[in-house]
Formats: sequence, C-alpha cells, structure tokens
Amino acid sequence: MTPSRLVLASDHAAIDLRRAVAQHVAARGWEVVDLGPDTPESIPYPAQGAAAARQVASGDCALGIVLCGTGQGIMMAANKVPGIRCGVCADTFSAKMIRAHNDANMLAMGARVVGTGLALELVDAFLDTPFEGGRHATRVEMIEGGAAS
Ligand SMILES: O=C[C@H](O)[C@H](O)[C@H](O)COP(=O)(O)O
Repeated sequence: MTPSRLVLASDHAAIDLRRAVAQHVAARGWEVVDLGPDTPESIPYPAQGAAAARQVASGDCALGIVLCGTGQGIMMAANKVPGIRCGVCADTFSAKMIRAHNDANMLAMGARVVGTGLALELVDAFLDTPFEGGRHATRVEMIEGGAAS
C-alpha cells in the first residue's frame, strides 16, 4: 500500500515493540500516529485498541497496528469498532493473507509471543500485500453487512 498515515497503540506489555514498529514503519515512509503509552504503568488494552480503531474507521489513518501481551485482547477491542477488520498474527503467511483475502485494515501482534525481528517481518508482510478483491470482496462485504452472524 502507498504509505500514508498509520496509527499505532499498545498497552504496557508492548511498549518496546511498539517503539520498534514505529521506527520501522516511519522508515518505510509512513506518517505514524502513535497513541502510546510512553510510561510503563498498567494501561487497559481495550481503550487503546478502540482508540486506534477509531482513527482507522474515521479515515484519519489508512491502517493501524495494535500490540499487547498476546495481541488477542487488543484485537478483540479493535474489532468492536464498526468498519474494522483486525487480525492477530504470529506468522508471515497469516500477515499476508489477512490483507489478501480479508482486506484487514489493522494488524495485532503480541509482544509476549513474537520477537522484534519476526514482528517487523509481519509488519512488512501486512504492508506489502494488496487485497485481491474478486470473490474475497463479496465475503468482506458479508462481514461488513452482518451476514456473518
Ligand atoms: O490480551 C491481553 C494482553 O495480552 C494484555 O497485554 C495482558 O492481559 C496484560 O497482562 P498484565 O496486566 O498481567 O501485564
């Protein structure tokens, strides 16, 4: 995807990884909107995930990356915001496929699951993979229209 604005957020468990991702994404030409935190006090991942998701859902940011201990909780929070398709990944195949087939607009990762090197590979896979459209577009429309429920 052509670099534009990308929002980042984490809880206390993923501050160092978020900083590494911020540096990496900025070096790729993205304007990073970093919602923190900057201090190590405990901060709830639901608020952080929702805040990042709102930036994407509003169109202020094209994509988002959210991080917590496992990536799971902040992914769940992000997906509660209408229009958000966030997948948690710990392997590069999934990081590509959530873009190619699911048109994911947010990536979640767990700082207690993946090391920094793998995380940055996941970020690259996510940013470098276009949505394939076609039959996948129909399925994404079903998610957005509530047909999945
Ligand atoms: O899904 C939730 C995340 O993994 C959180 O980062 C985790 O629950 C935080 O745990 P703790 O408060 O023990 O650091």
